[in-house]
Amino acid sequence: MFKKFIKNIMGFEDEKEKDDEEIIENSTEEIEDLEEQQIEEAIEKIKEDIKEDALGEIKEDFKEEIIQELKEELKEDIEEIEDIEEVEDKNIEIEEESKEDPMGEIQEESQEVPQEQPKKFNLFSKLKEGLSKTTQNLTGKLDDLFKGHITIDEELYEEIEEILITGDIGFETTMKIVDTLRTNVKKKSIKEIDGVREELKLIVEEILSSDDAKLKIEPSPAILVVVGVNGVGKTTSIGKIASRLNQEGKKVMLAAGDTFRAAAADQLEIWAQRAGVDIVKHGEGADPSAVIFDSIHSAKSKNIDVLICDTAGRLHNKKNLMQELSKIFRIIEREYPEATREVLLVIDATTGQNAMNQVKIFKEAAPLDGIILTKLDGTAKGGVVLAIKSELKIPIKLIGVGEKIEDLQDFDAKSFSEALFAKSE
Ligand SMILES: Nc1nc2c(ncn2[C@@H]2O[C@H](COP(=O)(O)OP(=O)(O)OP(=O)(O)O)[C@@H](O)[C@H]2O)c(=O)[nH]1
Repeated sequence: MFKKFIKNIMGFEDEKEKDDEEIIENSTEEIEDLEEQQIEEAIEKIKEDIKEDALGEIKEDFKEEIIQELKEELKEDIEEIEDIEEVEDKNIEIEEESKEDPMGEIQEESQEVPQEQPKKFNLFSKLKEGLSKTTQNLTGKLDDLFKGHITIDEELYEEIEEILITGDIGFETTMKIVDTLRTNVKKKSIKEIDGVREELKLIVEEILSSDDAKLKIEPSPAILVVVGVNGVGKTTSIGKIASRLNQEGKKVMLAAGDTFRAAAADQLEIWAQRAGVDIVKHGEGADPSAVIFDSIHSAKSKNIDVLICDTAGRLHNKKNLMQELSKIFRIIEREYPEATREVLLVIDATTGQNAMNQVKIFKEAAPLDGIILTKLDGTAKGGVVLAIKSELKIPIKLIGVGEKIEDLQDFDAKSFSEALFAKSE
């Protein structure tokens, strides 16, 4: 049948018939061999399968376990993908809204992106880590004190006083804290030593809280004037703020108003590049007010949301400092009256009580709205925050807990006092 089929198809001629028949004969044999081989292979495979099934039965439980694990992994992956999709959807929504209305509610929306929780946890651990030196100084000593004391007596209050004073909280603020503590312990009939610690934490939180602790940059446009002595971390803080606002979708510009120090504008320019924002700078020795004037006009023409101005931090002559700053504020009032204005003083926490003097001097030279406290990670003197807020009544708005671009946090009284008085593990 097969031979005939080949013959019919190919239409072989008579004289070639013999040769052809031979070829066909050979091919048929080959095909038959091949078929036999395939059948054998198939039988082998079935045998293997049967063996595997038998093995499968023995390992049924084990298989069940693996399947269960795989299912769980798959479920986690699906949840992760759903989270990512949700975030991406939100981002697309935000992008689209910002296209429709560039001044819209970008910031509010982006804060609603799920992931807020882990971010908050990370910020707190970063804060705790940053404050570890201050915490060791305060909490370590308080721990020892509370462990050694069973009764709540005058001796306990005196020792708390000593610990707070040596923790750079300052005499006046310490007295205020301990007096309030004494009163509250009595009023609330606190009998347990742990209750005293809890109360201390609440009093500190109360002192640090303020209604205007948030950076004021709304309504747009806003101008931030950053002041402070050399080396406190002004340039770094400006870079960190710029980067953060830029990531939040704001159009940010920097003004290199420190024309006094040779490398100041260059350093600021590096931060501008890192943060991905524009900068206006003049040459060394130029008039800082001229830089501010130019930057305001550039900000207006480019529809900038937040203009952040660096200033020179010379402090050797208070009169000079006051003159220079008041000239800058005059320019801002005249050229940018519509802008939300925020004047921020940068203070280096490592200087402890000396920081208080700087605040006092700058308070006379500029209408301060808030403080950026830097280098909290490198000091045991973080307690100075309390003295600044309590005695000088200026809200702490931002804190620096490291040198990296992301190491600037909003100041949160509750987290701060929790980190400061956290029980040592
Ligand atoms: N550990 C730590 N270092 C910081 C922080 N903020 C700033 N610094 C470091 O402090 C040093 C001085 O910072 P700058 O930003 O140059 O200070 P500045 O006030 O602009 O100084 P001048 O440009 O001289 O006026 C740099 O080495 C920064 O990396 C912080 O929060 N933590």
